[in-house]
Amino acid sequence: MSETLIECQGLSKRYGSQLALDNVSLSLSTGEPIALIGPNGAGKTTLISLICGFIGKSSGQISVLGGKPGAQSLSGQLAALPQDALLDPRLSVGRQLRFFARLQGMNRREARADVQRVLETVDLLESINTKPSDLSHGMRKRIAIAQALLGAPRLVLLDEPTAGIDPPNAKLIRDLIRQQSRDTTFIVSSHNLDELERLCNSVVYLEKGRLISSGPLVVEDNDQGFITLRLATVPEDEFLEAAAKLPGIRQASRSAQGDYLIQADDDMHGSLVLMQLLSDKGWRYRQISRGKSLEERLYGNS
Ligand SMILES: Nc1ncnc2c1ncn2[C@@H]1O[C@H](COP(=O)(O)OP(=O)(O)OP(=O)(O)O)[C@@H](O)[C@H]1O
Repeated sequence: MSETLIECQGLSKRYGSQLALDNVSLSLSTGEPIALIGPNGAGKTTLISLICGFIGKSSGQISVLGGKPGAQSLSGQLAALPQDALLDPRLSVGRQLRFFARLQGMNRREARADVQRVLETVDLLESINTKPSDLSHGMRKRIAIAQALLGAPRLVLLDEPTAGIDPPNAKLIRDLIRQQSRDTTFIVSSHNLDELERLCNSVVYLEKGRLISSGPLVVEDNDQGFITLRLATVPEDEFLEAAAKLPGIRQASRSAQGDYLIQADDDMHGSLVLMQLLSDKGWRYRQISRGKSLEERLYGNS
């Protein structure tokens, strides 16, 4: 059963004259991963730091799992992977993780077992005696995620978990988040909207410190009738002309993100006639989905 994870009322944070979070009120529940998005400087890292209790608020209210951020009662329940997680390059992975496990109050035996568990989870048990300086960037990131999973926290905040990571490692990290989501709620901040759309069920969108929207990431009512299509190399003009002539298709246009956005009387019927057109013409598609993409909803102008 889901329960309240984070509750903010009129939350603001100022750094000197800079208002980094401006009167944010939101309520998030435990469950599927939550996407935290917004342009550079929107206040994402500030919100994460406030949730973790790394910094104090300027005004308003915030509670995390029913407690005050940073409270002793939250110890072991919440973990964060900062944007630039740092591991000591000179100490072996196992030693560092055992140290963090001991800090959480585990005894030697528990720490050893838990380090083994989290390293198995991120598929890097073979690196237990390796120094971080001998690991790749992607592997170090996975070790940092292993660190965040120590003690099985109920909430894990991941700031840009796949930034600068190659596609196979990024996929491993996404799979890991999915697998762990049964027991842990993840809040994932990223600039990769495609990735967040595949991973998360709800989204918190900040802009210039203000909360613009917060809610489920499902097809919204005003998205009905829209189809998003990603094609392989197909002549753009020819496709747009042919699509606009199809029965039940009202409009076809190229979105700012390079996909096609098609408006149909009915999205099920519209998808079928589009698939038929692609098949008749021998045009290949990469992806077809109902509704607008997250990117189009946030930044598109249709
Ligand atoms: N320690 C600080 N001192 C002064 N200003 C800060 C500090 N940290 C953040 N800011 C400012 O607060 C605002 C929000 O920054 P924050 O790092 O929370 O944004 P962000 O959404 O995480 O951005 P990015 O996507 O670039 O990581 C920005 O204008 C930033 O310059």
